[in-house]
Amino acid sequence: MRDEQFEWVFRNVIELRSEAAACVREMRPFTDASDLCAAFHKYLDELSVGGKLQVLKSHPDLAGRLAAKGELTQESTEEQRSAGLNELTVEQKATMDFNNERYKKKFGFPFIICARQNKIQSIIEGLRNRYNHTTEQEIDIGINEVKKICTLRILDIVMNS
Ligand SMILES: NC(=O)N[C@H]1NC(=O)NC1=O
Repeated sequence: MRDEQFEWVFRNVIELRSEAAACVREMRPFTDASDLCAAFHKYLDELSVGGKLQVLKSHPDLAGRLAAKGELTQESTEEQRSAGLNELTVEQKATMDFNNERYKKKFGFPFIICARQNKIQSIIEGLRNRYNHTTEQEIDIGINEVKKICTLRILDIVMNS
């Protein structure tokens, strides 16, 4: 791939962080998809704490305001749908709203979980339980979830091309 093509194709494998693809581009060549995923993971691992916070803050809430307005990225829309977050009961939606806000108020970034590997109940449980962690723990766990989301987005691109 040409440089611009690589950057375009992988621009959103980390939500709204197109500069990740520009940086990973420099690590070419890759032997296979798993090597490519490892390069994006390395990019995430090598970010400063401030950089990691920016990555976490780029993610939309699960079942949040952007979702309600239909303003999520296409990737996030599909991920949230796959977990059933577009079909919450009124009670589940209220639980999500309350816990998302409580989490953001404590940590200063949104609760992040790989929606495609979860269902409504495990997301709500995660939201409740992870609230008790320290900020350092949640930065680590959040970045680890971003890696899972990133891997699945890369595999979608590679499988469909
Ligand atoms: N908040 C949050 O976890 N958002 C992300 N999770 C996911 O699977 N896709 C997202 O946009």
